[in-house]
Amino acid sequence: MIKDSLIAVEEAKAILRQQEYMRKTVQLPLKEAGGRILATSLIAPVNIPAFDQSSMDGYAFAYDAWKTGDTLRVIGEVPAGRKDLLHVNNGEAMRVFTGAPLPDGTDTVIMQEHCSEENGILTLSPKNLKAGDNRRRIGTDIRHGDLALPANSFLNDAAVGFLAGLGFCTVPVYATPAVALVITGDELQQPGEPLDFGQVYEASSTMLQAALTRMGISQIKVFRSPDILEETIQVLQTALSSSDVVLLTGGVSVGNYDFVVKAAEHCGVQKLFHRVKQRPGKPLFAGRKDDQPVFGLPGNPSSVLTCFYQYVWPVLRKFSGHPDNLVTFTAPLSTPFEKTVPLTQFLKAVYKDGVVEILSAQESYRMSSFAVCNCLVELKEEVRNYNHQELVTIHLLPSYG
Ligand SMILES: Nc1nc2c(c(=O)[nH]1)N[C@H]1C(S)=C(S)[C@@H](COP(=O)(O)OP(=O)(O)OC[C@H]3O[C@@H](n4cnc5c(N)ncnc54)[C@H](O)[C@@H]3O)O[C@H]1N2
Ligand code: MOO
Repeated sequence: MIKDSLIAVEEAKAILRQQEYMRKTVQLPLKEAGGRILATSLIAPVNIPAFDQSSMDGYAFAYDAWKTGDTLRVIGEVPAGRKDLLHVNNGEAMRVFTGAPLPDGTDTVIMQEHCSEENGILTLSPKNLKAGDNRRRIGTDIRHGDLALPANSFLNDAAVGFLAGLGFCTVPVYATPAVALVITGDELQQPGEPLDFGQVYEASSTMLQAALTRMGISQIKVFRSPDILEETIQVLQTALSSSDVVLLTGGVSVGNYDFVVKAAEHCGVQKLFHRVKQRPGKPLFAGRKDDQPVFGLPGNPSSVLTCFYQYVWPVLRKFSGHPDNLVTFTAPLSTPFEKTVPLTQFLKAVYKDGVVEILSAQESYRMSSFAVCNCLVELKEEVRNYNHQELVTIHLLPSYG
């Protein structure tokens, strides 16, 4: 019998949070950088706006030189994109369009709806017009040399637009890690092949590739190993030498054919923890070799994915510069729930209209409930009974967060 050395979920998560890893950076074309984290601060290389410009279609003139009742002589027009700076004298106006450079000698634009032009003479009927109205001044959004975005900014769609507006073509972002999957199990058959008695279709590599791809991770290698220690060691060595992060599936429990922990030890992976007080995913293994996180995900596909979301996802996000976990909050239960084990339970559930419903089919060999859930409910190790409408912690799955 082995010593029962299970650790609590929070302890396991705290150990992982303490781990620091060297993060690589990469210069990406700006159009591919959405959703990434900026690796260094960016300084504005130009003013935005780059010149005083009109924010309306109308007429530009010098406000202080004009009195109510005066007409102005229209001397020409400036569309957006005109490259020469024209001059306007007092008593004159220039037809201008949105985004056009304001001519020298003007400071105000009257909207065309509030004036009329006939034979080059402009009659103004301003509505609360003040000096400087409808003018966008140079550098009022950001000045040349100012901080455009600090390091570690999340590049949302607007940030990409902001940087494009400043003229950036490429940006430095944290690289997403290269991930190696090591799929263990003699019983596994590839989908598309006939299934013999005793075999199961290998589901976890496809599932993890989908999850990793959704995270923007594109360097994914899949290795396979039979349940033989020497081969597991060999495959793990290859996986370690060709990736930043290694995820093994299966073979992490205590059976005679579970070699993942031994193989990890043999390959110099330092154990962070093995076995967590949770269901599913109790036999979870986490370790690191130098700067490489290594996870042994318990083989049942539902355990694989639960452990991936709870433990691997935050580590991968941290690698890519993201500080966050899954979106987590509390919601009332739609029905009472009785726990059967003194473990933290992660249960497939649907959160809708402010209420969370725990689904049936929770056993870790069953994927049918996982396939239709949008969150995992986390029930506490020490609590046995949950009442109707009792608040429980829910973790929204990444696609819903
Ligand atoms: N005596 C004990 N037995 C088990 C314990 C325990 O504490 N004591 N824990 C159980 C729990 S909980 C889990 S979870 C499993 C995890 O074991 P392994 O990581 O060694 O996983 P396997 O035995 O290799 O596989 C478990 C199950 O999942 C199927 N599987 C594995 N890989 C895939 C895949 N890529 N695609 C589809 N299905 C897969 C496999 O056929 C098994 O049915 O251990 C329990 N046992
Ligand atoms: O926890 Mo295991 O992951 O029940 O099947």
